Amino acid sequence: MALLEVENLTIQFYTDDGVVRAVDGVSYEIEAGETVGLVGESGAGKSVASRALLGLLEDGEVVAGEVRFDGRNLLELSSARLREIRGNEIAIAFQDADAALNPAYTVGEQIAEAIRAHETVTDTAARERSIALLERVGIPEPASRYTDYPHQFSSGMCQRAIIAIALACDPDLLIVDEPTRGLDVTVQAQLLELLEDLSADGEMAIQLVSHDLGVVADQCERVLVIYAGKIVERGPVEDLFYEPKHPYTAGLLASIPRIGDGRDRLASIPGRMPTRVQRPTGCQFHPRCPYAEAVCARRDPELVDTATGTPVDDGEPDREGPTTHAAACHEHTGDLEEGLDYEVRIVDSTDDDGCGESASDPGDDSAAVDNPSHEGELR
Ligand SMILES: Nc1ncnc2c1ncn2[C@@H]1O[C@H](COP(=O)(O)OP(=O)(O)OP(=O)(O)O)[C@@H](O)[C@H]1O
Repeated sequence: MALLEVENLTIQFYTDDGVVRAVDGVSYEIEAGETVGLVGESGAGKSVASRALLGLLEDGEVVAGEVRFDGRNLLELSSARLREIRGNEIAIAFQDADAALNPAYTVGEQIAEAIRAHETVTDTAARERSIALLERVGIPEPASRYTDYPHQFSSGMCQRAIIAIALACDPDLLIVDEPTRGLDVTVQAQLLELLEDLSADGEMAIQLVSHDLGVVADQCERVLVIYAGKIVERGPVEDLFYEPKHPYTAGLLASIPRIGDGRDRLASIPGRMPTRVQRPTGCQFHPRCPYAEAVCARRDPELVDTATGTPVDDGEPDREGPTTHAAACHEHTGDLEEGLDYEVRIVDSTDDDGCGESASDPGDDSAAVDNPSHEGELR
């Protein structure tokens, strides 16, 4: 049994414009100590799905599905019981420092408070542990920083403090939502190093939510790519990175900034994600997909094992095993006549002439995953 098993999670919002299906039958699992990434453009449903695990949806409703954590269905627990689990066993570090940190209290007090909320400890012990946590997340001079207020922290230090609060009760699963958003490149790199350290000891599972496949590829063992509320591709990070099987994933790869190219983003996927009220027929990605054929507008493709074309997701979290490389594209059931015709070149960041290697020949460039620099082309 995996630590976290999400099965057919379906979440709706009821708006003046109609029903918005923000998360649509999402299933996945996370083993103890594993780091799994959820990636997709803004609005894909990553945050809503993550919040729902902990009963933190403000307006939305879970209309179907189960979330089993350590064997218990979280969606059936009372809010008091969920509060106990939140912070003790599962912690979430939100992207928004302004919302996550209270400006009226010192950073140290906020960490100590998180410790005290779940454990009876003396003030001295809470203080000592808070200082140790500040040190663990890489805050210099943690003892003197303990009495700083959030406004005295830089944005990168605020992100670290948020993670320290989340770590306060030694959770089994840490959900980190967009940890690098709004941070400059150097601070991003430092924060990613921190996450890598946290996952390296293998004791805590991490669900890392990001719009940036580069961030996720760097940190995670497995990746789930979400588009319009559905998982469109999933598998081990190297498989997705070197051989994306869904055109959307290939497009996300093309959006990863190249080190040293002086631009924030390469040309990304044209068009926008559909609004959830007016959904296209068939594959949700087909209006933006350069390879779409008639079948794509007619039928929504299932998530299938890309090697065999057999469905992997029939409501169970993972019938075929969580490491199966699966994608929801008609290509993999032989229904696409023209097929997919893209190439993803993996460019070594030290490779000045820009000559990359073909996706089909990852060779020995596993270092590229540690230090990703990609050039994806949708042709
Ligand atoms: N309060 C709400 N009312 C109505 N719809 C909502 C609400 N919150 C979220 N949604 C819908 O849920 C979808 C998914 O939102 P979510 O925040 O999970 O996306 P995301 O992938 O995490 O993107 P981001 O990185 O921008 O947070 C949105 O596109 C929106 O349609």
